[in-house]
Amino acid sequence: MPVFLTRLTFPFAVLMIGFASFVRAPSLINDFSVVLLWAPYVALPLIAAVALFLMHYAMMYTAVLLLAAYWVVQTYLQTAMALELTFIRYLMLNLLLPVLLVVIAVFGEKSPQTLSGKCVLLLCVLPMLLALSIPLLNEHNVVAAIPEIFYRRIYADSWLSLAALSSYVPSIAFLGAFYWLLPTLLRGFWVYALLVIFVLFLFFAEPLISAFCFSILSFLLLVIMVQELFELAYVDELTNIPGRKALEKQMTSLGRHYTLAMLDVDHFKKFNDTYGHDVGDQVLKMVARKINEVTGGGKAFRYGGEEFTILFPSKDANYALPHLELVRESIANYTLSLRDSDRPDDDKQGKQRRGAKQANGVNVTISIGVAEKSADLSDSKEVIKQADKALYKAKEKGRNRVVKI
Ligand SMILES: Nc1nc2c(ncn2[C@@H]2O[C@H](COP(=O)(O)OP(=O)(O)OP(=O)(O)O)[C@@H](O)[C@H]2O)c(=O)[nH]1
Repeated sequence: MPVFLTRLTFPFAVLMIGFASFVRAPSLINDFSVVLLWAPYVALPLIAAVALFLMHYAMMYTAVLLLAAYWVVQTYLQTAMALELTFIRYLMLNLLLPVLLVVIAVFGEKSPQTLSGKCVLLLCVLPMLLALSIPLLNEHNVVAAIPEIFYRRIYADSWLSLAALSSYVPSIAFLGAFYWLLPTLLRGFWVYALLVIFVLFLFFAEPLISAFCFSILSFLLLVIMVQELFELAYVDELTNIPGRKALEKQMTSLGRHYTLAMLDVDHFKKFNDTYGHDVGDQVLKMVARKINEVTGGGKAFRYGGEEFTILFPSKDANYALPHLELVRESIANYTLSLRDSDRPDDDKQGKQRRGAKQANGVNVTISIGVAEKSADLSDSKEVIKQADKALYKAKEKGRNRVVKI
């Protein structure tokens, strides 16, 4: 299944379970009403603070915007919608929230210390500022000047204005395309957040629906933050497989029997010197992908630089050898196609030339050293040392081979 779909599976399941319980078990929702009402006020500032600390500004702005919107909903929109000022605030939120999520998606990576970051932050609290100042605007007849089209509803039982669709539809399409281009968890969240907010305002008369929807969104954002924290700590940024810290952590929890293989790309320095660091990075990504496909229950890690590790928990070296051979072969037989190295920076010209000339291909090989944990090796550091020794032998014997110590 494509990544852009698998990444949405968990949040989709949470939303479906949430909505099913809202529709099917309203008494359950009632029992938890206090928790639901307060959860966004607790979770969203916490997420904003941790995201600021992690310099994940887009997540911080998202949490601030949701918090501001929730405050407006709880402070001003719990009275009859027929009251004009209530309706104006409701309309204002519907028009603003989709656009503001798009602003965060586009400019959200800017630090709040920069001018554009300050502007984004100001825009995130704009719903609050406008909600507070609407009585003042009303005195100056601004509210009376709102065209009649904004009062036209989607259907009789809903207060959602038809005009609000002009904000929701393009914003959802934009955020969907943004996610499809690069499916990160936060980008997926923005799409879900808009859909949930749309449903919330469509069925706004349902009791507790706003507390429920904002609690679900806060929960999802919290899960995404935890996942991103995990990736930051344990996943190697270039290759997207677990890094050395994850290996060290894993090795502390292993039993007495396991096999460890150290893998190293052959002549990688020469490769880098010939093709450049960027092509070297492409090769490391390809090697990591192939290593990650290891069979036999092996777990792949990037040890550092051009060195990788595969761990076979509870397995001896003889069991691991054929699986490692398969990895070695799959890398040796793979031709990585390169973009023309003298390709101009300009993309249009580049495309024209690519049509005229075939892309180049490169091949690399890897050497593998294998060691298994035995009674005479006291700890994991010793096993790594042994695997390193075996790797050295594999290099000495001519590379592109697996050697067991
Ligand atoms: N492109 C790229 N190069 C890296 C990265 N990390 C380490 N390297 C390069 O990997 C090369 C490692 O070279 P060496 O350790 O000398 O070994 P080698 O050339 O692979 O030779 P053998 O191991 O003896 O086959 C160095 O040129 C490093 O700059 C990285 O993240 N990206």
